[in-house]
Amino acid sequence: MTDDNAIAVRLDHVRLDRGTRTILSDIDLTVPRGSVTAVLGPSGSGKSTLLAAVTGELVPAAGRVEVFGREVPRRQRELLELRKGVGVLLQGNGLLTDLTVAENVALPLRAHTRLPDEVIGRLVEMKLHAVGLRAAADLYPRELSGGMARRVALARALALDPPLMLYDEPLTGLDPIASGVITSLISRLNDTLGLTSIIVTHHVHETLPIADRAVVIANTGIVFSGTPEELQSSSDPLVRQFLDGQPDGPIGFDAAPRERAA
Ligand SMILES: Nc1ncnc2c1ncn2[C@@H]1O[C@H](COP(=O)(O)OP(=O)(O)OP(=O)(O)O)[C@@H](O)[C@H]1O
Repeated sequence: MTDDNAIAVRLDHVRLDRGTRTILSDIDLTVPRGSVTAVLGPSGSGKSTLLAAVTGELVPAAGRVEVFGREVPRRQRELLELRKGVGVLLQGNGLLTDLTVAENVALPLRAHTRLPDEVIGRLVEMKLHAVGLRAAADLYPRELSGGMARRVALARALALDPPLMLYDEPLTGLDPIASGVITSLISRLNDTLGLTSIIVTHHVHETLPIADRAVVIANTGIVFSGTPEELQSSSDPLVRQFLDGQPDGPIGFDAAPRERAA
C-alpha cells in the first residue's frame, strides 16, 4: 500500500513475461495523478504489455503494480471493480457494427449500472457531446470516418467516468487532421475531467506536445523517463535512435526482444 495520493499508477520492480519470454524487466514507473504520460518505444518493445499489467490482464512475474494506491487484484470480482475505474481505448475501436453510436456508448452503462433508460440516454448524450459527436448518435459505425469512430470509442471508454484512461496507439490509421483532433481531445478531457492518462504510442511527434511526462521503453527496460523537453534534448544513443528513426543502433528493431532467464 502507498499513502501517496499524488500517484495514480505505480510499478515497482515489475517483470512481465509472455509465456517463457521476459518482455519487460525491473520496471519502476510512477504516473502522477492528473498527468498525461506518453509511453513510447519501437514496435514490439512491450508497450501494450505494460498496459496489460495496469488493467490486471497480465499478472506480473515479479514486482508490484498499484492503481490509485491499491495493488492490482488477481481475483476476478475485485478486478472487475478496478476495471470500472479504468477507461481503455484500443486500437481497433471495438465498436459493435449492428448497434448505433448511442447504443455503443451505452453498453458499459447497461453492463455495469442499473440506471433507468432515460438517465442512460442523457449520459450517452453528454459523452457524445464531450467528443463533439452529439449529432452522430443515430449513425451506425459503418457510416463514420476513422476519426469519428475513434471518438465514439473514446466516448464509450469514458462512459463510466473512469479516473484513469489508457490509450493504446490512439492515432493508428488516422490522417494528420484526425490525429490532431484526437490528441487535443485526449488533452482537453484529461484536464477538464481531472483524469490521469497513459498513452502508449510510437507517434512521438504528435503525442509529445500534449504529454507532461514521457517514458521510452526498449530492450526490455525503461531507457528514458522525464519531461518531453528532456526527451527531445537527450543525447542517449538509444533515445536518439528511437526519436530519429534510425534503423541501426543499440535498439534491435527487427530482432525479437532478447530472452532473459527468469
Ligand atoms: N498474448 C501474447 N502472447 C505471447 N506473446 C505476446 C502476447 N502479446 C504480446 N506478445 C509479445 O510480446 C512482445 C511485446 O508486445 P507488445 O504488443 O507489448 O509490444 P508493443 O510495444 O505494444 O508493440 P506494437 O507497437 O507493435 O503494438 C512482442 O514480441 C509480442 O510478440
